Amino acid sequence: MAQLISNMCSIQPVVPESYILPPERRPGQLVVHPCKTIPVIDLDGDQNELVQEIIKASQEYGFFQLINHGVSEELMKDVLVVAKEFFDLPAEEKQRFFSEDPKQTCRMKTSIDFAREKVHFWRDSLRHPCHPLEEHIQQWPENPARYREVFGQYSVEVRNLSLRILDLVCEGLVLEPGYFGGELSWGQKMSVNHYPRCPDPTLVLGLPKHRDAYLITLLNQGDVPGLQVLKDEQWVAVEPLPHAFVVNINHMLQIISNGKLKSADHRVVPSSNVARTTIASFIRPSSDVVVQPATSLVSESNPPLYKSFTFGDFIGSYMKDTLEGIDPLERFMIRP
Ligand SMILES: O=C(O)CCC(=O)C(=O)O
Ligand SMILES: [Fe+2]
Repeated sequence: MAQLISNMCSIQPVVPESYILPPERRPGQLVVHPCKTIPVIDLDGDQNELVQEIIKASQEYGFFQLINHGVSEELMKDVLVVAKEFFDLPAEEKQRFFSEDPKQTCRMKTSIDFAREKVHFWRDSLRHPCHPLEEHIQQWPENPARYREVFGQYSVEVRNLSLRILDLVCEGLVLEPGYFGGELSWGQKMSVNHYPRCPDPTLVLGLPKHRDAYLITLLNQGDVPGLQVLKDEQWVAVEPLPHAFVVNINHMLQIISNGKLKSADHRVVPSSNVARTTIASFIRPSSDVVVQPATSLVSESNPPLYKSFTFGDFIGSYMKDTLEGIDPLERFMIRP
């Protein structure tokens, strides 16, 4: 069985061989500066500007930070405290969530695809669906005792906020109101990520370069840096801002917008002196829904860049392609 990196590294003072990336994929000694230009959008700011600010950020960066978003500072902190308490539990307690059983939807995982990948990544994660809450909450951890209560409230608030942002995106793309409702935003998934302290962060990655598969991600990254975004072929750091969500455009939003909005490559570099815990919430389509460029956004002069396909088809090849360094959108592109 895969051993959790969070338990292993307390007894392992050096990076195990199976986590060391080949030299060309290592972060190395590269100094990555915080990016001062990733837009910071105030959801409570001038409402006339808001839609255009979100569209511009989604076109130019595929990433932005959101402040004054209505989720309380207390809840954002609390959910990270509970997440840390979970990862601090003894290995046996966490390992109950290791499972290949499809009926068990709340699962622990170490790295990405431990059994198949060539090199492992410096991350443990607990992943579970969250919407509708009553269908999933019974599978979530009972230890820490506040897990279900705090993550339950957080999931609902973050889903509502995500849908609000999608409505603003819908308005900005001039799509029919409610375009992203229904099957396109059918589900919500949470990935509770833990990147333990690493004896040598120049050799490993917490997460390799990837783009998120779904519609939109809202990340609560706490106050420990580590997230980097590829902008104009340079890695730039996404600075932790107090009480902000990091929002990023996913593959499906890039396709529906016919390439107008961009999903951006990102990765995570662990730290040598502090563990990093983050919580990513993804809004996802149902497996059967057909995804394609919105018909109102394509024309003779602006032909569709992507085929139409079911989300289930996409997600089936996404992980394999990402791990092999192939762009997962490639097989769904229409070549002129
Ligand atoms: O932990 C982070 O900073 C990013 C996590 C992430 O990119 C993901 O879960 O897809
Ligand atoms: Fe991601």
